[in-house]
Amino acid sequence: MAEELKSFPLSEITLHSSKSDCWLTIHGKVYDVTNFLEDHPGGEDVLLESAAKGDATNDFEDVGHSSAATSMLSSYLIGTLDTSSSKNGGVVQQSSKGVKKGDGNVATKTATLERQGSSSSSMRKFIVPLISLVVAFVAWYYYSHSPKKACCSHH
Ligand code: HEM
Repeated sequence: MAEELKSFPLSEITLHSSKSDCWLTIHGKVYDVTNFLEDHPGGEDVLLESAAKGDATNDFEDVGHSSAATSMLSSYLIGTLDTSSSKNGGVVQQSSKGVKKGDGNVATKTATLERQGSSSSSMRKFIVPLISLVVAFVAWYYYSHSPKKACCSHH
C-alpha cells in the first residue's frame, strides 16, 4: 500500500526548528529529525541551524555525507516539500535565497536607475548654465571685437 506523503511548504518546515520538534528538507523531501538530534555524528546544533533555514540540501551535500548517512534519511521521512506555494508568494526549496536575490536585484536596479536619473538631471542642471555662459562669452567677444567698433574707433 503506497502511502501518499504529505507535502509541506518551506514556511511550515522552518516552524519546526527546536530540540523537541525538528524538521528539515533535503532534496525536496521533509524529514523529522527530532529523535536523531542526539545521535547525529555532526552534532545537534548543525541540524537545528539547518532546520531554522528549512532547506538543508546544501548543508547536507557540503559535508559530503556517506551513503550510509544518505540511506538513514528514509527512516526520518515524513513528507515532501510543497513547491506550489511559491506561486502564492510563499517560499520554495532553495529559492528563498533566489527570491530574495531577485528582489534585491530589482531594488538595486531601481536604485541604479534612480541614481542615473538624478545624475543625468544634475548634469543638465550643470550643463545649461555652462552653455549659457559660453553663449554669453561668445556674444560678448564678437560684440567687443566687432569690425564696426574697430572701424568707428578713432585710435
Ligand atoms: C537527516 C539528515 C542527516 C543525517 C541522517 C546525517 C547523518 C550523518 C552521519 C551518519 C554522519 C557520520 C559521517 C557519515 O556517515 O557521513 C554525519 C556527519 C556529519 N553531519 Fe550529518 N546528517 C544529516 C544532516 C546534516 C546536516 C543538515 C548537517 C549540516 C551541516 C550535517 C552535518 C554533519 C557534519 C558536520 C558531520 C561530520 C561530523 C564529523 O565528521 O565530525 N548533517 N551526519
